[in-house]
Amino acid sequence: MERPFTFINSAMSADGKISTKKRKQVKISGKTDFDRVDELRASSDAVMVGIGTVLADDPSLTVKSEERRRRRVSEGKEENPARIVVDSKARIPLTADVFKKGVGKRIVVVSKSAPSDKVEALKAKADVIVAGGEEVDLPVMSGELKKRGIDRLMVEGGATLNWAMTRAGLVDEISVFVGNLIIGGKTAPTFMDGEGISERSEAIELDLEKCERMDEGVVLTWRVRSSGSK
Ligand SMILES: NC(=O)C1=CN([C@@H]2O[C@H](COP(=O)(O)OP(=O)(O)OC[C@H]3O[C@@H](n4cnc5c(N)ncnc54)[C@H](OP(=O)(O)O)[C@@H]3O)[C@@H](O)[C@H]2O)C=CC1
Ligand SMILES: Nc1nc(O)c(N)c(N[C@@H]2O[C@H](COP(=O)(O)O)[C@@H](O)[C@H]2O)n1
Repeated sequence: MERPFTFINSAMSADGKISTKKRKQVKISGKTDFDRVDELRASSDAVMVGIGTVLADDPSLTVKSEERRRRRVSEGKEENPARIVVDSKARIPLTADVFKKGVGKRIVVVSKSAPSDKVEALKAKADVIVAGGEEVDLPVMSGELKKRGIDRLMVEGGATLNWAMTRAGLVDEISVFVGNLIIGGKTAPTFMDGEGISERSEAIELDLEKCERMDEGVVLTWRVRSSGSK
């Protein structure tokens, strides 16, 4: 099935953590990197996060630069890319910032296990896609997003969704800012959590595309080898 070109962007500490053991948003990127992320958002059709990130950080996922929002409008687009939350059980609060802040489309992807009254309530705030029985079926979701005209999809975490999307062969590129701090803690989320692998032969292999110094850290851009075809 056709799917969008999909890339993950994240910021991690030198020891691979994307947050602390409190699992709340923590500033890892510097000013230049936040600006790079803003441009990535502005040049995407949609920005996606998992429900874990919404419950932890309550992000708005909007384009912060007015100039970039204007550029999108001049190109016939909405100010912000579509904001997508992957949320099997429809746990997202109706008061979440993704609904309150900025103009543009919102999509909540649920599974058949989501309570129908909450799904109905969500329909006043967002397009709702149902994909999968217990948890969201990510390949089905990707196909549905492509059908809705999403050609370029940015995934902004968190740890569980990053892994699940990559393991499912749905990710083409990964960029990660590695900041000059160590967070530690065995329960702090890493760039990729999920189940992980048992053998080296199961590893997801990458090709390094770019490595650039930025702020007090470095941005690494990787191409995912043999990801599922678009
Ligand atoms: N530094 C950075 O760049 C970033 C850091 N973060 C940090 O990451 C943390 C949040 O990450 P995490 O807790 O892992 O949450 P995620 O945002 O990765 O959301 C995970 C949830 O997505 C839902 N989901 C639905 N379908 C699937 C599927 N098929 N596969 C996997 N998950 C699915 C599940 O909940 P359900 O079963 O209910 O649907 C799952 O628990 C926070 O601490 C946040 O601050 C987040 C983003 C960026
Ligand atoms: N790129 C990046 N660098 C960091 O240091 C971060 N902490 C994050 N966090 C992500 O940004 C989201 C917040 O977005 P809004 O500012 O609310 O639009 C947050 O939820 C993480 O996804 N990213």
